[in-house]
Order: sequence, then C-alpha cells, then structure tokens
Amino acid sequence: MAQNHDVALTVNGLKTFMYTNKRCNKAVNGVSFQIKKGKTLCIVGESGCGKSVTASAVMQLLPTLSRIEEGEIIYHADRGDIRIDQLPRNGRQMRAIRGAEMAMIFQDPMTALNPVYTVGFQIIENLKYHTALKGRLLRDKAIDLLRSMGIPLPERRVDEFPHRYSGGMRQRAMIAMAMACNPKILIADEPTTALDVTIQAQIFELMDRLKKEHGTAIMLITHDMGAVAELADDVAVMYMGNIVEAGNVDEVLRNPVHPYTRALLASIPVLGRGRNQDIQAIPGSTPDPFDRPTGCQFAPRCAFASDVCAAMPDETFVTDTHRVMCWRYEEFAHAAAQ
Ligand SMILES: Nc1ncnc2c1ncn2[C@@H]1O[C@H](COP(=O)(O)OP(=O)(O)OP(=O)(O)O)[C@@H](O)[C@H]1O
Repeated sequence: MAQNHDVALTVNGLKTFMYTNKRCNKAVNGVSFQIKKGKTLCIVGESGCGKSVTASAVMQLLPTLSRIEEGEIIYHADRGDIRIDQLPRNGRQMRAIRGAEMAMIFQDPMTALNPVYTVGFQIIENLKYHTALKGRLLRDKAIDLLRSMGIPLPERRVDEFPHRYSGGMRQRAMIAMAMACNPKILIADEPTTALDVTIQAQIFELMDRLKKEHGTAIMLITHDMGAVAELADDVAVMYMGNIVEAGNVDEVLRNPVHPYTRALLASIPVLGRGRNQDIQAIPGSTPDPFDRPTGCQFAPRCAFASDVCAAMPDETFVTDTHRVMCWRYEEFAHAAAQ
C-alpha cells in the first residue's frame, strides 16, 4: 500500500451488511482500497455488487437498517488520521467532515439540491456552515463557483431555483456545491448516467480539472468503461461485495486476470471501436444476495471454475500495483492469452 502522505483515504477489510425482513445481506463483504491525493479511483461492477453501499459507508450515509460490521475507514486529514467508521453517523465531527472535507455527488442532482431554495442560497448555506466567509464574499464565492463550473451568466443564475436549470446545469450546480469547500475527497456515484454524451464529457473534464488543480482524491462509481479508461488512475472491480481485481488502470485494463473482469470488459461496447465489436453478455446472473455461494462468488458463472473455487479465494498480488481474488488466475490468464 502507498505511504500515508500520498493517500487521502484508506479502507481496510470493510464489511457492511444490510438487514431486510430479519435477513442479512452481506452487501460489502471485506473490501480494501486506497484513494490517493489528486488521483481517481474508479469502482466498476454490475448492479447490486456493493458500489453504492461502499460509498455510503465512507460518507457515513448508510440507510438505517445497515451497519458497518468490521474494518476500518481512515481519512488521512492534514491534522492526522481520522477513523470515520468510529464516528457517530450524525455527530458533530462527522457533520463537519461531510460537505467540507469529504463531499458526494449523485446520479440525480435533486438528491442534493433542494427545489424550494435558489441554487445560490444553497451554495451560500454550505459556505456559511463550513467556512469563515461572511456577507458579500459569500455571494461572490457562489458566483465564482458557478462560473468555474461553466454555468453561463452566473450572476443571474445564482438567484434561480434548480428547476430553471437544465439537467447538465443541475449536475454542475451540485458539483459546485460539493466543491464549495474544496473537499479533499470527492465521491461521485454514477454522476453522469442520466446525461447526454456531450454533457457527460464536460462533467468528466471538470472532475479531471478539479483533481489536477486542487489535488482532490476522487472515487468515481461508474458503469462506463470509457470513463474508466479516460479518468481513472486506479480501478477496483467489484462482484457480490468483494473487490475481485484492482490496481493501476493500465495494468488492469491491458491485462485483466480475473475471469469476471475479462467478462465485464467483453460485455461493454467501447466507444470508437465501431459497430462490429465482439460483445459478449456475461452468462448467468448474479446470485440471490441472501443466498450467496460460500466460496468464490463468481464461480457459478465462471467457465473456468473448479473444485478449489468452493473456498473463498485469498487476495494475491499479480504485481505491486495489481491484485486479484481468484485461485486460478494464472492458469486462466495463460489460457486466455492462447
Ligand atoms: N437501502 C437499501 N436497503 C436494503 N438493501 C439495499 C439498500 N441499498 C442497497 N441494498 C442492497 O445492497 C447490495 C449492494 O447494493 P448497491 O446499491 O451498493 O449496489 P451497486 O453496485 O451500487 O448497484 P447499482 O449499480 O445498481 O447502483 C444489493 O444486494 C442491494 O440490494
């Protein structure tokens, strides 16, 4: 693992379970990763694999019937390490960190924007709560933020309600709100899924700029492998609550060694490769989260599975910057290369 001064967040062996109708869903079942300062970690995987629950755990924004069971979430603040997992969800310290040092943007900007207040008012409230700015400076800062997010006529737009904004502009306004206090960590949960391709590209460009200019550590949850290839420094592939493969983005995309990663990459069209791509759906479907296999979670769908896969695989380092959870990855990688 990287040294702490390069790292904004460390998650170690995180388990987060959801309790529905007295049944337990091991939604996140022992994940570890780091997000480096000024870098983007992309988390990818099929629907229901635990991406959003991981993000919510990091922000202490979990739904009520869920709990962090085990593991550590460490925010490496300038003033020292802070164990997020040990802070009360709505305690003073967590509220001060959330919104100021760690911010989150969502797929639906209306999750964060309140329809009954102007966009400017909402940015200003955030600035008042988390900064020492006062009076006229608050409004000026709100206008500056909207301008830096590429919102046209920010002096006028600042006084408008969110419903007057287009979808792309709302998304920008939400990012402006999230960025108001220059957070050290930005968590983006599928922030562009509902937007058209041009706006998506603009939002991604914006996030990339924030990362470079402010050294923000970004955790981006996405289904879009194009976005991963373009934005990620590191990538983590999740399946049924585990990170099955992770590492430096070039290594993982060029040399995926987990059968699931390879299947995931083959199942997604890549922009620019034209219409004749060989796209293969991943066979089978994800297991019932309340009735999971005991060993490797992907084994029931994996053409390469054998008896050994009935036990949960250990994590193995392929290189210093590339790890995998698969008993048979060497044989698989060898066979796939043939
Ligand atoms: N509020 C909730 N209440 C109960 N179970 C939930 C809740 N949110 C998520 N889960 C369950 O936790 C597991 C992980 O879900 P999560 O939303 O993290 O997946 P995801 O990878 O983010 O999927 P998607 O890409 O569809 O957002 C799933 O089995 C899901 O059904």
